[in-house]
Amino acid sequence: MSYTVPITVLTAVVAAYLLLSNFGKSSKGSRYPPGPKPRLISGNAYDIPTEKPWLGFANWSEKFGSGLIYFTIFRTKFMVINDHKVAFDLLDKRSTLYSDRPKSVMLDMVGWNFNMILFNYGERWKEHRRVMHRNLNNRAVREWRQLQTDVTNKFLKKLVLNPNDWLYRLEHMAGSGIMKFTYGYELKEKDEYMTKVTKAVDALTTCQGIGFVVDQIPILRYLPEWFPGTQFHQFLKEYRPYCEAILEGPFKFTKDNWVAGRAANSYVTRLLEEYGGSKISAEKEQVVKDSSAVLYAAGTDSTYSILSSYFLACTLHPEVLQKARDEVDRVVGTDRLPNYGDRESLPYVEALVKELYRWNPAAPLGPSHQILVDDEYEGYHIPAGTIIYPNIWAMTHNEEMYPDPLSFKPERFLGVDEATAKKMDPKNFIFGFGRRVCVGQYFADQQIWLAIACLVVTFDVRKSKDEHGQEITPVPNYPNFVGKPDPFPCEVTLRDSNAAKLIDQLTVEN
Ligand code: HEM
Repeated sequence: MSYTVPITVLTAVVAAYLLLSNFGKSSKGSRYPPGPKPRLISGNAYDIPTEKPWLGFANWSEKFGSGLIYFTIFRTKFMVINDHKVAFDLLDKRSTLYSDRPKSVMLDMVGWNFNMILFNYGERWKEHRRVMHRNLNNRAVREWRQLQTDVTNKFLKKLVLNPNDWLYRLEHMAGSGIMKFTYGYELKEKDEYMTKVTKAVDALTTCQGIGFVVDQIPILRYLPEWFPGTQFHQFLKEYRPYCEAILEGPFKFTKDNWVAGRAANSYVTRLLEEYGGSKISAEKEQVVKDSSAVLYAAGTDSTYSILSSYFLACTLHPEVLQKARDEVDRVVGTDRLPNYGDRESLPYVEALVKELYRWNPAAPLGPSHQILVDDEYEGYHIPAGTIIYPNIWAMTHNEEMYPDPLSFKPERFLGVDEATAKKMDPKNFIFGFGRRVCVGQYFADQQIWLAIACLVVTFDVRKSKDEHGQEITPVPNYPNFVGKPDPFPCEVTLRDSNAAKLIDQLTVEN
């Protein structure tokens, strides 16, 4: 069903609200960053690129000659940051000012209010962030290497059975690692939890995307269901159960097992114990439950977005797969699969992973930040409350840093001095900025590297052929806010009998 509000009702309500709320107060001569000229009431609502907005926003930088673009939608102020230096100057160096998130009444009402990604910058967010960081920081994730190796081994074994199912297998592997880490829960085939998260995430993207009028005028939440323009009630009824289910279900599973003394070591059991075991307070238990429920949704799609780009890159650039394979064969040999201890000895595989991060970043238009107080930057006034989108895609396609940015070239990261390599590393941008930088980045990077290093030496990926025997060259298309490519044809097969043997010898728990 459509949840858009009848346009006449919406326009009348919004216009009245804007007029009554002193729309367009003078900024007393302040100079905002450049951007498209706003209309009187709607601001730039009709100028916003609707498809792949990161591309349109990047073009605005050329048009207006600035890495920082300012615009409004009705009375809400926005900025897009297309330039990495501006992103570091503001979101990193001034991160105490720029680490808030915009509030959404709808997201709270639909049940996403446990999700720290959406929390305001304050004590509750800090506590959630602290507990996540303790278990997911650069050093802590080393402890989960065996878990990620098991998940990768299982993935390879399943892929042998049905190589054409590679997309689902990637999703299942990414999700399995996070569920085992978070809850000690073994994700089943087509586990209903996966569907529930998909629905809950649909709710999240819908709320952030179409912008329900109740977010502009929160008091409308009290209108009865029969009132025109209140389809949001229907939306809430449809989606709230999914958000509740992903919060409650797996936590109950782990807690019950923990109470019975048979829970596997996990993020949840560690926190329950840290917080006093059976004497844990209700408040602390809520922190454990809420913070754990975020991880699968935050980490699965983004991880397998990068992994699915690997299959696309191999289909389009067989020479890249060959070079990576030659390197692993030479360094590791053909008697075993690569492991984490090999990472530093495999510079081409490292460059391949970096290029995947850069080519199609998993979050092309990073989640928005919000500034808490007025600020000045290079002569521009940035008003308190401005919602800021880091355009990660624009940063990883900066022509100066990455010449010919649309091409897939792992070589761009090789043969450069240490300082340049550090500056160019796409991990500087693709995981976001400042205090809100991705808390799962090391876990994700560890999983992605191992999966790719193993895939390189075990499976061929090549173009499919049509009914006339002609190769089909897929055209990359990444339409969504989490950058998974549109489905594309390719042929995935086991490399050879040695690869079959190596995979067969791998051990998996069950
Ligand atoms: C390739 C994989 C991933 C990418 C590209 C990615 C990217 C991002 C980005 C861009 C942000 C927003 C940062 C900002 O606001 O500036 C973010 C936040 C976050 N990510 Fe990731 N992420 C990935 C994997 C993961 C994984 C595996 C987990 C959990 C296990 C995770 C958990 C989170 C959380 C909890 C936040 C919210 C941080 C906060 O608001 O304080 N992410 N991620």
